[in-house]
Amino acid sequence: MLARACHRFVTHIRFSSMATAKSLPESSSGYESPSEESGVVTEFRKKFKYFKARKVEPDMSTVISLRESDPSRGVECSADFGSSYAPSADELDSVGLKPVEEWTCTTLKHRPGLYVLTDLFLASAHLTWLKRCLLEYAEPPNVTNLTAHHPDLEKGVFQKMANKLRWATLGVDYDWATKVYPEKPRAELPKEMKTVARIVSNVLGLGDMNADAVIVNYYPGKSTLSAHVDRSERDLSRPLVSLSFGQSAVYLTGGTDLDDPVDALYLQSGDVLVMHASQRLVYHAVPRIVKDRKFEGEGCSKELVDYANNNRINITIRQVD
Ligand SMILES: O=C(O)CCC(=O)C(=O)O
Ligand SMILES: [Fe+2]
Repeated sequence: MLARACHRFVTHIRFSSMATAKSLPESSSGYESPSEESGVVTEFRKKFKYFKARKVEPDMSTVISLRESDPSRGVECSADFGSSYAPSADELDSVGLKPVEEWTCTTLKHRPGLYVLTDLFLASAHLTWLKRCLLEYAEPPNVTNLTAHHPDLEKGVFQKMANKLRWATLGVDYDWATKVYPEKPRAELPKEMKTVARIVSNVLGLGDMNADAVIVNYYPGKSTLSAHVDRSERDLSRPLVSLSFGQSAVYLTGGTDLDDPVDALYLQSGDVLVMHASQRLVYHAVPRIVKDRKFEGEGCSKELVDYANNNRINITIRQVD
């Protein structure tokens, strides 16, 4: 009975298979799941509720900072990478990445396959990526949570409906209703996304990556992302490369079962989290956005800087086939 119920809670229910994009609540994050109401108290659910709570502030010292080694928790920060791959300075610069000599990678001993490359982007690149997410990636013909509800919304999603934006899909557009990626991409991914994924995967020694799908998640200050596993990609041997920009987040990573131990990680603007091998198919979630980053905009509109100072944006780069 418990196993059945758990299965219901965990089944990567982005939406029931009968749902159409139009019937989804407009402001919903794609991953929000009716399973939240299932009532089954799992280890993951307990941690999620703990960090989501607003009435009683969670103890943030239990969140792994990722900025320094902590042998007692199996946390190791190192500048030693598994490869001799050397991207050119021009290539790194074209996507706003720091020189590889300045990269630091944090791993957890008990999670082989999970990497967090901390503070990987040049200071000037954070707002550039945020700007792309808002002014380019959320624009038609890309699909967002607003597309089905506002078929007449032409250009200007950010200008007209920034506070309602929750997700955008690019490349092979993920179908939240069927949980299946179509066979053919609607469009090529923007070059900068393919380049970042290829560089990161190669430098970590995980092989080449030909990214073809992206989900951009937009998080206003009080929003969350429910527990889920990204298992719809057809080639699960490739890593999932996840970029964070804007405000910080508490990120939960568990196991393949919702009762497995869960770690809380602190993700900040410019961090790149990589899920590979045994960590590719674990439950993960974002129970809390932490507003602790202040951007000053040079050459950016006030609206964009305000957005960066109040929201988090995550870009998960995937290879479906
Ligand atoms: O926002 C994040 O850090 C995680 C996003 C995520 O898990 C996803 O898009 O599948
Ligand atoms: Fe995910």
